[in-house]
Amino acid sequence: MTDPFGARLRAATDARGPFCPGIDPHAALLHAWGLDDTPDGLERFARTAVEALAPVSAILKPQAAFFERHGSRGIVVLERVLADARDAGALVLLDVKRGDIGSTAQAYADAYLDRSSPLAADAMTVSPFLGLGSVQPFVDAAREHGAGLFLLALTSNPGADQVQHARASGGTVAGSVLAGLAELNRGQDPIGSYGAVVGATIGSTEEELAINGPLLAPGVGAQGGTAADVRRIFGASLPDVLPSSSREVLGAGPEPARLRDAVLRANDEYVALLGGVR
Ligand SMILES: O=c1ccn([C@@H]2O[C@H](COP(=O)(O)O)[C@@H](O)[C@H]2O)c(=O)[nH]1
Repeated sequence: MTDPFGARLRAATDARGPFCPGIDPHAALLHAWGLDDTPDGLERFARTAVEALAPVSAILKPQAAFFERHGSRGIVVLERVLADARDAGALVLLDVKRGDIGSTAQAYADAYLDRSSPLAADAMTVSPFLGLGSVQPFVDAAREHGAGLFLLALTSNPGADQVQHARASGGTVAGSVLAGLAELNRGQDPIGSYGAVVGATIGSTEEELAINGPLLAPGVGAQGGTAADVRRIFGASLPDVLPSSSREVLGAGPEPARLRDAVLRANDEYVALLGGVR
């Protein structure tokens, strides 16, 4: 029986630090690494990134879109990323932002959370904007397979507030997502398996971020978020935050040692930040 994702994540971040490097093989990064924007280039890029980053990271976040754009051969590379990262001791959060009606959500959950699937990850990102009830198949699958979910709540993109700050039945849309997560994580120790995505670029928020679950904070680096922003936004919830950056880290490649150093530096920085909170 696999331990719940929350427990596995806490053990991994205690051992390696909270920083979550993203694997986003942009065409521009492939070129910067001297590779072609082809499935072969993608494979070389992904293998180099996983070999360098997985042994020093608690959790990696491949972005599915950059693999899908290469068609079926890109999906094969993604399957390999998932397997190799896990073999190297890292958890994998697949950033796919899925969400749909119940029967289709079930198929997505089977694809990304069922351990017998070739695309199974330890956790996945989910869009709750079809209604919180629409995520139930993901919740059930995560519970069955010891996996985790990260629901979009306060995303890092400009204009996210149009939807996420909208008010419905008293609170905001983001607030109701966060409240739903807090309910799912209630009583879980050391931390629940149901996380939220809260961008490092959001400025400030009055929403309750203490959901007893992990808080993925993308937007560090290329999108302008900094460690100081992470400290200001998350405050007392800092111990549950996974600061995440893709382009900034990958820009250190293709030298494996430089990629590794970028992650080790980021982990040192966030562990130091945590010193003031824990
Ligand atoms: O609110 C969100 C949710 C997800 N992302 C994803 O994170 C990475 C960010 O990449 P950078 O190169 O560090 O900007 C990317 O995969 C996004 O899809 C996000 O940025 N914001």
